Amino acid sequence: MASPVSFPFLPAAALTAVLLAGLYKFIIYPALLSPLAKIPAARWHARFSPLYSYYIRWANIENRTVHDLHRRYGPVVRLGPAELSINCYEGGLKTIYTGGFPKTEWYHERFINYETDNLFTTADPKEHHHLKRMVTNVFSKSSILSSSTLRITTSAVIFDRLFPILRESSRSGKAVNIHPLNYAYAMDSFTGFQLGGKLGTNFIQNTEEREWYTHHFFDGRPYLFWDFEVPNFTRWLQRLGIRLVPAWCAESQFALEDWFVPKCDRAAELVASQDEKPLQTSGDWPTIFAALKQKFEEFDGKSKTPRPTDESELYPHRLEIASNLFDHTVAAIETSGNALTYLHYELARRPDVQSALRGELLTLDPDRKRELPDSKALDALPLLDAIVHETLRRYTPVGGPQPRVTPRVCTIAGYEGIPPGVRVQASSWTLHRNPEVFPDPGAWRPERWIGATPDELTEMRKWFWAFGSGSRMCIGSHFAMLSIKLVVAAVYAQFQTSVVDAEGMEQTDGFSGGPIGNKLWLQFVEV
Ligand code: HEM
Repeated sequence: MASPVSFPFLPAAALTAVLLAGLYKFIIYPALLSPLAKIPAARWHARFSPLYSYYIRWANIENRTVHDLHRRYGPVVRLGPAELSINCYEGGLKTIYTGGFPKTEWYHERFINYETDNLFTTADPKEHHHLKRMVTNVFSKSSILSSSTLRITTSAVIFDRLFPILRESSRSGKAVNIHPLNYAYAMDSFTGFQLGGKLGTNFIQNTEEREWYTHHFFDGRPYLFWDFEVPNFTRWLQRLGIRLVPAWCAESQFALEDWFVPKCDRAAELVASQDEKPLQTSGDWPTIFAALKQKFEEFDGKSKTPRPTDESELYPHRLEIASNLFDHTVAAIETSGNALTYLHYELARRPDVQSALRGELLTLDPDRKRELPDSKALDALPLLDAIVHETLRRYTPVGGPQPRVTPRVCTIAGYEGIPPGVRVQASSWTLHRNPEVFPDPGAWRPERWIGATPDELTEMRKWFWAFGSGSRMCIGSHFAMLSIKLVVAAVYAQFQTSVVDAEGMEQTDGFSGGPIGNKLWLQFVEV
């Protein structure tokens, strides 16, 4: 019988081959041979390890750090083995965002509601296009500027709810913490338009509900990194019994979802039971809800495949509508709220700009005590427009990176052969601090938008990125601009402001950012 042949060296050879392959794939290729290897790296180890980019996100220093990196290394920086940050228009913003590169999974992880995707979270370009077509019209500039519901509800929010508080400050000489009121205004004015005056929130007067909401909305922020940047790792640890994120974070999200969906259900009843005209006249027409519901119905009507009926649904697409509408409120409250706080902060320190603005507002000549100016005329005021633009530039509410993924081999900022699957991102935090476009970028100077030459203005508009750009640009930008302008016009036509306590106005890092002190105390004096 032949004795079995043994190859004692085989396991060692296999192990060596695996190690060499691993060395090549995970170190040599990404660090030296990949098309990304020529791009300046944030740290030497960022060429083959994602730990550096995780670290700056975990430590909440990403916006500032990436800004410093661009100042040091130029328009493109490698943050990880397959991750680039860009800070240029040609080959950067234009290629990635105007070019429609898809969003990363991060949006789905962080902004999904009711376990149902919405306009913000949908990555698939076709699905996104379909959803966007449903709301483009209702959020267009002409619809926003001519909406009677918007005027009626915003007018009630400003004159009936906010003004009594400001008048009391003027009468008593007591300061007002305007920051939570700005969140409240942003929410009330948006939900008034979205769901109509009757169903919209009243956070300005109902402090208990407002505080309940902000507690559930903000208190989980310190844990965002684990759930949304490293979700698989976090879930894996949880299966082993190690919880990095307390259970109440998920419960807060569910509580907010449960709070919101009955509002949609009531809007559905209203739309089904009453004519549009009288509700439009009273300001109670749920404008966004009705538009989205109607579009879903129209598309269902045209679809060749009948939609499966779900008995548990009170009306078709209930959770898709709720997911989108709830996401709109999330998008509205913090962004516009923070922008308003910084705008008040700067105006309160600049009496000269305040009086110039008041002079401009008086040219509109409405009955300033009870009536909002005409939206189109207001929108055309140059100083007011400059003040809002400069605030959104200097204190960009969404300053964090907007990650996308390369869909094919492409050229980024002059670097050719960038393969598909690379995370590429830009951030308004850095774009808005380009000194060649915005000289002395740290200064709040509305004049820069008025005194600029046409060429300078074109360049500034190219780099102004508060609402993003391309097909995933903010759908609510026209609403946000008008809503901010309406309240600023009403307030500064009637009140003078000065700072009482502005400690901690520095902006927090992260995707969206407000004052670290979470407050701004102002004195209001009626003029
Ligand atoms: C000053 C106020 C606002 C600012 C600065 C702002 C900023 C932005 C930015 C930068 C994006 C792009 C984000 C990304 O791609 O990562 C965005 C998207 C979006 N915003 Fe806003 N936003 C504001 C107000 C609003 C309002 C009032 C709404 C209400 C409808 C809204 C709804 C959305 C939606 C749905 C998207 C996703 C669009 C898409 O992916 O197609 N935003 N916003």
